[in-house]
Amino acid sequence: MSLMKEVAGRKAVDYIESGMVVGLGTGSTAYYFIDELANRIHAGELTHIVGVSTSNETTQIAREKGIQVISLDQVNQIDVLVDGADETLRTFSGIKGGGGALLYEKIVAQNSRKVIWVVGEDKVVDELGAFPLPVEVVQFGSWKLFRYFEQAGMMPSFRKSGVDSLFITDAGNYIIDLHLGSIPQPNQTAFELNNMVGVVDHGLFLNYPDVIIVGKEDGELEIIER
Ligand SMILES: O=C(CO)[C@H](O)[C@H](O)COP(=O)(O)O
Repeated sequence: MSLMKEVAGRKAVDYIESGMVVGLGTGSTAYYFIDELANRIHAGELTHIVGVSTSNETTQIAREKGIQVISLDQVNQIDVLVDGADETLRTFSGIKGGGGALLYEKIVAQNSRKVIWVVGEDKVVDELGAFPLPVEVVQFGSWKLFRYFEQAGMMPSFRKSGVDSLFITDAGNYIIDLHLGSIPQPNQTAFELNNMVGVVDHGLFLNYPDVIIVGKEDGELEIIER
């Protein structure tokens, strides 16, 4: 359990109003948001809440807690999405996908009126890239992409699930993590990855959140808003 994740995740429920369509993020910080959302629904403080999930794991957690979850295609728009991040700049860009849900997370974010990231203070950085950049790739030809990344000095590794098997995303793809160390030009890196055949998407979320809720080790909060 991490207090900084918990205070950030629970605080985000203050942005939710009755009747909203709520995007449910993935990961341990988003978990606290989902837990608090369920608490307020059961206490009758929030009514007519519908959730749209960013992963199969989150769908299961939310439903177990009694939150109604429907598919993205059943809603016009999501009012507020609350999600975690692996690294974030104070300038509203970051890396996501440590939990392997980056593709659905990005699709849900693009369909959300307001995006809130909930993070512990250790996730706030001055430069992106210390956290390995996840790249979601189709299975066919993925070793060719791996070799390309290797030759380009991008230090790739296939995401594993257990000892022997490769991690497979909810969309049925592989993830190649790029151990770049630093990403001095995130826009350029994103542009190059976006243009590679076989790459489905990547974990660079540039200019995404409207609000970043940062939980501190001592339980205090910092809220960074545009
Ligand atoms: O992008 C994600 C999953 O794909 C998560 O939001 C990210 O990995 C942060 O997770 P946590 O809150 O557990 O640290």
